[in-house]
Amino acid sequence: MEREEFCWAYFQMAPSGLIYETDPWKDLKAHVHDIGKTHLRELMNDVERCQSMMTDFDGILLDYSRQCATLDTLKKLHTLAEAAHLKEKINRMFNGERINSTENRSVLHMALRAPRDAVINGDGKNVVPDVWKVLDKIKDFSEAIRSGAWVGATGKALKDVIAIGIGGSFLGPLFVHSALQTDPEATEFARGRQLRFLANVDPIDVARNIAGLNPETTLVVVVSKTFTTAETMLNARTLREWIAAALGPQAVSKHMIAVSTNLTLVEKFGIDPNNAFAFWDWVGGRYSVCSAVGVLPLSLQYGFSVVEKFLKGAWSIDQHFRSAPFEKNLPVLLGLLSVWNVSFLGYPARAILPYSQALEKFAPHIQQACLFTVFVVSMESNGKGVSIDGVPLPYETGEIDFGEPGTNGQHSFYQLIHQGRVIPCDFIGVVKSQQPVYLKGETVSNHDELMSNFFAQPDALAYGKTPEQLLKEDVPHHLITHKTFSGNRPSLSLLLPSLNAYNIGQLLGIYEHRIAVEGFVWGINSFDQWGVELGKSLATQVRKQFHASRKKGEPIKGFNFSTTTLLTRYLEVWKTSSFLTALCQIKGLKSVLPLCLRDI
Ligand SMILES: O=P(O)(O)OC[C@H]1O[C@H](O)[C@H](O)[C@@H](O)[C@@H]1O
Repeated sequence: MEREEFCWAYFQMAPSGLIYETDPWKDLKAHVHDIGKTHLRELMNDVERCQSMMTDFDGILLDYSRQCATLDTLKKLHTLAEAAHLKEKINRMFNGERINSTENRSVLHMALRAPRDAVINGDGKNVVPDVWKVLDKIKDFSEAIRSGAWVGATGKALKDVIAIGIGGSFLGPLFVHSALQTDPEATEFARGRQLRFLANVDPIDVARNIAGLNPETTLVVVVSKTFTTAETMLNARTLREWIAAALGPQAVSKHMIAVSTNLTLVEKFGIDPNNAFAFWDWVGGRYSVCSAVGVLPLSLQYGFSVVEKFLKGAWSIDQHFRSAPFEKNLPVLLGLLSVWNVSFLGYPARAILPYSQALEKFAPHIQQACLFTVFVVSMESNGKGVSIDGVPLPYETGEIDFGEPGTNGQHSFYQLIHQGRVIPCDFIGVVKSQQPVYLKGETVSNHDELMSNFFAQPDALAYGKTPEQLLKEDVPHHLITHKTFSGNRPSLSLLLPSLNAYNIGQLLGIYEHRIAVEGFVWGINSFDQWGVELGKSLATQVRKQFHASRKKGEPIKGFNFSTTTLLTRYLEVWKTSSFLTALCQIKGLKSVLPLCLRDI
């Protein structure tokens, strides 16, 4: 059944209770027409409006004056927030109620960064002491590894870490790691150490991760909330084999540790339970970077003191989100504007454009799309087709998130943003570079050069360039339409004072809560992810077929014509490559690709 038919059939049966039936929603729908009559060029001339569309928290400046919105729009959005019971929903989240109703879980990732003396209840129990028990354990353990008090099986210090995990057990820690990599304080603490991430089940990712590493000096951290994720577990078995083959099976306990909510499976895998770091089912995978998922690998690399600052930054936003009035509340404003752009103006995508190479993995974390097709924080949270009560939605939720650091993106997809489709953009800039360079004889510093673009792009999008302007510049007639920029393209700018561990934590908190705000207004459950299950179960069927065909020569059965044809081709080619592999082994290539060849 088509989605529209499904919705129609449903609404014949019962009133939906959805936000779109409320007056504030209808009011905003009607208001779209008024906004259509204005252009950002005019809106930007209204200084009072622009002043009201800026807000500051803890050194972070949010300027949303380049949204296609007036002060009236904002008022209407705040009324919508009331109709959606946004305040109550935020309170319910902080109070530890089981707002993730389809999984019967609380949503308390804020407790992961709470100070020791905070009280945050989940099921009537303060969860903060448990959080700090694990944090203290991470602190001790990471210090033991970093100081060389804990050594590997052959007595050598463990200076390299491979963190195995996927989705939420990978992208958050990767984002923070890449943001800290060039922070002067963090760099100092990371001297002589390496942190790598193994996520994809593609054996190429294994080969890349172990390249140049010695098992004797490597610690492997298996990160998996469930400890059942197929990719992670196969990669964990592969690296267990890598360690055992080099150092003997008894070395595994010295070289492998784990982060999980499922400590029974950790032990079954052969990891010493004393070397397992727990977290809890009230932490969603994509919201888990502040748990041992991120804190352990990052503390091993940068030391606990640096990671603690990151946690403090995220906590500062938690406090702000919970207590600041909505008119000055960064995540609330960002969330409401996203709802405006998606549900009313009809812009389905959002570009996240940090003008800092250190934030290169920020967009992938928020979209969680980079190498894989799972878009975790935003797209896994808000890409839903039904309300939290299971009512089919007659409106779209979630955004198609993507992004690249500026200025790189300017030389690739910005063309489409300027003259093609309208894509609301988040420009993220930093006042003070992590790595300032000012060359003698240059007009500006390298960071100023970068930031000139950060300040210019939002205006280019908002104002555009008219045919009249082009004619005045003597542009040939046949190029006028090509060189015209319609403008009126919304963006917002977030300016951070610097990019240290604390600010990185703040940035994370802002985006995490913004996504929750959107979900709360749309009336969906942003904390479950049933949509990832179907593909996984179909892959199980394919895996079984591979086993049956390869080991027992069984024919392909149970698939449609298309998949059968593809599988047939794949299995035929595989037979040939097995032969080539054998040839390589004879010729001594085994030493180059030891794992891949053994596995084949
Ligand atoms: O941490 P794990 O249990 O291994 O799960 C890893 C990932 O698996 C799935 O793809 C989920 O949709 C993600 O939210 C999760 O982060």
